[in-house]
Amino acid sequence: KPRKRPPGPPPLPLIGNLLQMPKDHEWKTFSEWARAYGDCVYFHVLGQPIVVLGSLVAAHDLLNQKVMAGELTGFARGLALMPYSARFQSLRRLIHKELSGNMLQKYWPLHEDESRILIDKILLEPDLLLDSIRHYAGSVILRVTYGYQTAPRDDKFLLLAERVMAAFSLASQPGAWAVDIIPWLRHLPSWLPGTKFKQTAAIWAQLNMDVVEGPFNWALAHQDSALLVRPNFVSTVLSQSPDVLSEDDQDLLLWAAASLFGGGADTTVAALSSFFLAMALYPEVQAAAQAELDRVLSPGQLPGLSDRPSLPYIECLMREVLRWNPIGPLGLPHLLTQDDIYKGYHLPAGSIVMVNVWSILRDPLVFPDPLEFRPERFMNDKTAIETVGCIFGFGRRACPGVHFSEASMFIAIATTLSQCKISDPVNSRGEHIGKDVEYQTGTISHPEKFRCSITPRV
Ligand code: HEM
Repeated sequence: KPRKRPPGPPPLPLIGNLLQMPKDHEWKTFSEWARAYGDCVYFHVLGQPIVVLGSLVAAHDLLNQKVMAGELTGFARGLALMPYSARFQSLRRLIHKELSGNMLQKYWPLHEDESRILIDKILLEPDLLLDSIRHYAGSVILRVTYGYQTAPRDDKFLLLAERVMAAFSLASQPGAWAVDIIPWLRHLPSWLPGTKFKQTAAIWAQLNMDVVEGPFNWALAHQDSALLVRPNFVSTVLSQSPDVLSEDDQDLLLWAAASLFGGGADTTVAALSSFFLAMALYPEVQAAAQAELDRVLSPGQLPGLSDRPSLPYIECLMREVLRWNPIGPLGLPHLLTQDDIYKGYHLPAGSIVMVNVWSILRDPLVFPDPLEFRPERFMNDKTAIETVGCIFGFGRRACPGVHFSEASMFIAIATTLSQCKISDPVNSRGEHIGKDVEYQTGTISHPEKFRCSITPRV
């Protein structure tokens, strides 16, 4: 019997759907295709099968492994883009042990401390908001991972990490598939269109080892000093391991640390940028959150993570930040390792599988008026709460940093709202931003550049 593929846009001979592939914000085109063809859309680009899942149920059912950006950029030794294997399991175990359950609490003082540094910086130089957020996200992850305290400005490891993250975001875009699928594209001259990805890969390869080894070597060099008494991932693993780590173990630890670093920095920046923009656009939400803080905290008191259970509105607000602008609109691509049948359709092994998280989080049946920023929608709504969890991925590959990351975002949001008033958002041309907010394309989607007024609360 011929095998039936899921429905999708009609392909041309040989090149398949190459010409229909969107150049940017591909989640919007994929949503249109889902409307036309259903929640499991199939197409191919030059023979590479691609499946986009448009519903939570389909996503839970099908996901297995991810690939691609790893192969292209040399990121494959880090966890996020590594195929499932024994090494993957060891890495994941190392990270999970440190970032889950009771272990998380030991980082609370660090989160609180860094969020206070964040608001001091923001209030001092509100025009440098984005820089301060980047500094916050990078500092938290460098401290947690390596015990490294960043310099207030132009920190060498932060600068390096930012360049790598920018290269990664570009290199893992769908356009980059072209290079994976047609390897000879790598040899084209750089002035030809489509080859920027080749360059991105080259930039990444150059930066790769610096960013992976730089902070790690720093941590190793300081392991006998006070560093070991401060909580951080590298020192915990070192203190539990035999005196001398084998080369393999050391490599594992190095990449576990680098994976945390990679996973944690840019995602937090995108989420917190969305938070500031939302607060500037929705003063009534900001006021409601501040009223809750004022009720729970004594005058002059800064919030701590132990206050989290008493601040349900802020909790909903944080979830709404993750929903309103899904910072990973298509999650990370996965690879189907064996043939599968779904709803009677055949999905061939080797298919790239993506989930349209963006459209799931705008489903009006779960989130009425999805374009509006409305934290109340999460109040006592189990379905909404479960659905927004898809922003952290699925199954055995789901984000191991989820609880850590929520603590970091929560305290940054609560501390900011307790101290600052945020208003008057303008774009990079100085024009007032309405509610039709624009977002950048890429694996991690940031709001377009904006500024806003940030003043101390009186
Ligand atoms: C708002 C913040 C964050 C979001 C939305 C997010 C989302 C994600 C997503 C969608 C994945 C891929 C899951 C999949 O393939 O299905 C992932 C993987 C990962 N994340 Fe996060 N993440 C965030 C913060 C963090 C933080 C703070 C850390 C580290 C402390 C982290 C560490 C990782 C790692 C190591 C992986 C790779 C896991 C694997 O492939 O097994 N993430 N994250």
